[in-house]
Amino acid sequence: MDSISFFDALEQQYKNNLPFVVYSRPINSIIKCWLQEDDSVYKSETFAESGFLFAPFDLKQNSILFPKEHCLYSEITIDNLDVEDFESTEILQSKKERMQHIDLVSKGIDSIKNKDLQKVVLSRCETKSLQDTNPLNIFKRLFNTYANAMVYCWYHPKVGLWIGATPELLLKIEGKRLTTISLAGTQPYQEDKEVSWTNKEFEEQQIVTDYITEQLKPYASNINVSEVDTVRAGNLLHLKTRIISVLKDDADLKSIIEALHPTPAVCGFSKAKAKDFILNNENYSREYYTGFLGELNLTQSRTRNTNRRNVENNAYAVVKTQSNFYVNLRCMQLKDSNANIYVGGGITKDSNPENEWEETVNKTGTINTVLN
Ligand SMILES: C=C(O[C@H]1C=CC=C(C(=O)O)[C@@H]1O)C(=O)O
Repeated sequence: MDSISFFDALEQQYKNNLPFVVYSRPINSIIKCWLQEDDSVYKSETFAESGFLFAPFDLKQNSILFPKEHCLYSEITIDNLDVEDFESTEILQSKKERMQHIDLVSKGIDSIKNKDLQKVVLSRCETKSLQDTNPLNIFKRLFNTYANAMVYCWYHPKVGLWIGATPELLLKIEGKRLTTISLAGTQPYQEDKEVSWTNKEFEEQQIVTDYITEQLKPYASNINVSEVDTVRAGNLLHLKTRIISVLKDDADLKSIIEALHPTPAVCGFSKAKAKDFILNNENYSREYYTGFLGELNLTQSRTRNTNRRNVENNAYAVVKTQSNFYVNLRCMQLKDSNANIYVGGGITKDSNPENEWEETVNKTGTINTVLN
């Protein structure tokens, strides 16, 4: 299939008000799509199904599934997509929103100082009115701009339309191998500038790494934690640690998801207290922002020997089950020709409210670069 017919099918699906997802994983020129054949809202409760999952921040809300058996799947391989020229327009920051966020962060810092919490991730929603409201054009621009991100456009007529370019893997399971990352700490990327991090950022990222390794222990062995690295995500830099482990035989996906999600990269520590703080103090509902999305229990068959004449060896084809979930960050929801852009940051005892506001402004830049 070529890219024109691939995107024509998506345009048609959108026109017909039918659910779809189109996405590309990082460092990957494969773009995949799932077109659901009807507009039912299928939910995943056990995470034992197979298909494409779209899960909220608060798992008490619905995790939406595009079930494999109700979808048409296709993919293309391409490095760059044709899309009309455009110029992004700046978002004008409102004083009121700035003050609101600064107040929220100050409240978070107070709570940390009162020893209720060690870290809390606080966020807000910025609205921009759009001229070009075609979600597939926005997706194409994201794909062309962010090779290092998982870029996606997800639509369900009864749920909403979400678009994003996330740098954060929640987990990847291939057979028994589980890979995850700890990502936190942010600064703007500046060419030719030597990167240095403060203790505040090292601490907020270490909290994520410690939490993940601790939470994995009941389900995985041989937990291998890499050195901390600086990674670039568009106009930003983050601290990242890679964590690889081997799943125990009785580990099930639902328990692993509930153990990890939401990590302190998007919620805080302790998890229960941070989540309470967020649900009681943020001035809006996160819905699917800081939730996760991706492929759920897909089987992949790989032959050990690619020589087709070697029939005997082909009998030993390895069938592996794969899941890949990305945290829904640097994302927006498209509603009535407005982009609702979601941005947040990790707060610790050393946070400065003004800097935290600036960080959220910088984070809007990821998605705003492709909006006009
Ligand atoms: C919560 C967000 O980012 C998380 C991921 C990387 C760095 C973060 C930080 O520095 O605060 C956040 O933990 C967001 O982009 O909205």
